[in-house]
Amino acid sequence: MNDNGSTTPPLRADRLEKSYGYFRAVDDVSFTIDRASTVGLFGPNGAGKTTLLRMLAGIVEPTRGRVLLNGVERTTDSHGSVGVLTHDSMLYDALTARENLRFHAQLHGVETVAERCETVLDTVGLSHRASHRPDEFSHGLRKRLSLARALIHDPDILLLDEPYAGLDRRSIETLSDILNGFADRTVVLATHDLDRGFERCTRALIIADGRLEADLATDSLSSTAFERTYEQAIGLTEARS
Ligand SMILES: Nc1ncnc2c1ncn2[C@@H]1O[C@H](COP(=O)(O)OP(=O)(O)OP(=O)(O)O)[C@@H](O)[C@H]1O
Repeated sequence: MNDNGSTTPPLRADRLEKSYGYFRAVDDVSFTIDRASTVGLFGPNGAGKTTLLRMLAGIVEPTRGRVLLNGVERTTDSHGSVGVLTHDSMLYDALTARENLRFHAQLHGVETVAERCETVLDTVGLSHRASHRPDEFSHGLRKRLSLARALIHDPDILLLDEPYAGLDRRSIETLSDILNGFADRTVVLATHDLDRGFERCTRALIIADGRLEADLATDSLSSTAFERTYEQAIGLTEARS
């Protein structure tokens, strides 16, 4: 049940398609995601995970189909309570880390901007670099700042593209703590890291060639069974035999 007492799912993909010319990067993908779930998007390179996540995030406009947030169709102008971590970090190199967060906090109508920014900087372990600009940051530090940006308005839905890539062990632990705090909300993460993804997710969507090949509840599976299902879904098992 949602905060407003309704059972409307927070996130729904309805027959989503994204074509580039004649090529379908995402092909007729539908799913519904409930509250209190962490869903993994798994698939090989070029499967369509990023494109799908970017449509959910409202960054890429679907060629067909729609995304519903709490039952309402989203557009590329929708802000809502969604936090997004993507490859392009959406950070301004002319601003310091703190200024970036303040800008995004204001954009999202956060009430206590200064306080919230310091809290989130602390959460991602960047307080000591707050007055530095992101173009002075390493890849991992930029990613931490992007994560802080995604969290700034304490969203109900978190969409993360390859959240583990490029993070050191400590940052991965921090991310894990952050995601624990989202257990009662909705998280969708695209990852190549089958082990971490399996451990974290309650459900797995396996994508290959733009199509949804499998939709599994992971808590009833062993990691070995999950890997086997994954390989079958992306056609690896057949290729090997
Ligand atoms: N702007 C674009 N123009 C043309 N083709 C695109 C564009 N963006 C993505 N594609 C193609 O769509 C397909 C899916 O790409 P996408 O980045 O969604 O895959 P992915 O599953 O995230 O891959 P990876 O695991 O390598 O990040 C790929 O074949 C890619 O080349």
